[in-house]
Amino acid sequence: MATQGQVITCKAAVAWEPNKPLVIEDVQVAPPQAGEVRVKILFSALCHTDIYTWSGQDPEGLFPCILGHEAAGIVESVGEGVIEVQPGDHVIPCYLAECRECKFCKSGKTNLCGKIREATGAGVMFGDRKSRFSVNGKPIYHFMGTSTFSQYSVVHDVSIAKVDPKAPLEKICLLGCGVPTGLGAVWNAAKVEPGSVVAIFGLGTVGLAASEGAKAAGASRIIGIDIDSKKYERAKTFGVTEFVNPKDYEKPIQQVIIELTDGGVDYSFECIGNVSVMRAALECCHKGWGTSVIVGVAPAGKEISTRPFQLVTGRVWKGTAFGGFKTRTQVPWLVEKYMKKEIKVDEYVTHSLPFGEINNSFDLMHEGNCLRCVLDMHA
Ligand SMILES: NC(=O)c1ccc[n+]([C@@H]2O[C@H](COP(=O)([O-])OP(=O)(O)OC[C@H]3O[C@@H](n4cnc5c(N)ncnc54)[C@H](O)[C@@H]3O)[C@@H](O)[C@H]2O)c1
Ligand SMILES: N[C@@H](CCC(=O)N[C@@H](CSCO)C(=O)NCC(=O)O)C(=O)O
Ligand SMILES: [Zn+2]
Ligand SMILES: [Zn+2]
Repeated sequence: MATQGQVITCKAAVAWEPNKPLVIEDVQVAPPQAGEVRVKILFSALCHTDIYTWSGQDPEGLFPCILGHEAAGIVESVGEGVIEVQPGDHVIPCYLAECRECKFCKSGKTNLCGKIREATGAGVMFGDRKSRFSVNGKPIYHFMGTSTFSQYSVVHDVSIAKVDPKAPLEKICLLGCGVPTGLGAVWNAAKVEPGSVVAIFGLGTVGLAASEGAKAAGASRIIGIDIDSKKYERAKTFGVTEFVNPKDYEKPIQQVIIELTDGGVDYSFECIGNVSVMRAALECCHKGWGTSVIVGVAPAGKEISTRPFQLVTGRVWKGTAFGGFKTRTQVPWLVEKYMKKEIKVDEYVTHSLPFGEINNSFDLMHEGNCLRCVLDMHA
């Protein structure tokens, strides 16, 4: 039955309140309006940022909402004026837009796009500032402009990356967030050079992707730091050459790293979201040139600090969103790199579950051996 132009009723996991199990509801998904695309979401993974917002720590968190931002699917229908995708196209919905027209997009200096960010932060669509989701007439907020924990979602056309239809959607859904973030932190934000000494704090998906990126960039030493020593074995296969557990030392971890590296590392990456670790990551950088990149997302109200002298003496502190990749342009390129086996993706999928078990996947994400759990949205 043709669904174009019709309201679709499908299953979605609604977060009615912070910290309460998601509820699988029959959700009404309105047709896409001008500049919008309705996507049949086939596979969606969980990212720690979903858990962060669900737990109530995100200052932008709105409830009730439909979470999810690491997914892949097929275009079901498009709104007026949408020319770059059509029904049947395989796509990755992206939480960062790329309109190619705004001040940000034209700057050549950032992958952040200004066009729809305010609307996505407010949980609504840009065109009419309304939601396309409802349950029995009650509007449900969008999340990050993606809301992929729904069998159908409506996304802005500037946030849709059209990808190679031969690529397996159950794997490339990961290219919607965690893996590009780690790779891009190294390649785009830090621009790690061959021979560099690198420290990576946190060996989850983002930290492992940063390690993979650092190895590809020719780093000579990749020091992984994690409070769970079991992470080292797997991390070796992503390029980590040495491991340090802060719990094994009395002294501050930055001191340990400085001693291990004759004065500090060339580049460090915080892939946890802990502001004390962010400080350590900066302070373990080499005087004169060391650069530290913040990747982890810290809870509302947390702030970073260090002695300004750390920066006066040449260390650089910066951060990155989605690893600096431009979404519509570069996500298809990352998919091609995966198809050519130039980057890993399968290796990050440690668990798979049917959509109905989404609450179990939230629990799994807290288990040490889980990197990404991919939900089959129509199983
Ligand atoms: N900036 C972005 O664009 C972006 C994109 C995706 C994810 N993120 C954020 O990146 C962070 C990492 O994501 P992930 O999926 O890899 O998370 P994860 O939870 O899988 O990995 C974090 C790792 O840090 C370790 N850890 C925790 N506390 C530690 C400490 N004090 N010292 C050392 N290690 C510690 C954990 O054992 C774990 O291995 C999250 O905050 C997530 O929200 C940011
Ligand atoms: N809403 C949060 C910000 C969260 C945040 O920093 N998000 C990252 C992506 S995390 C993906 O897993 C990001 O890219 N931010 C850029 C943006 O949102 O425009 C808060 O307010 O603290
Ligand atoms: Zn994410
Ligand atoms: Zn833009």
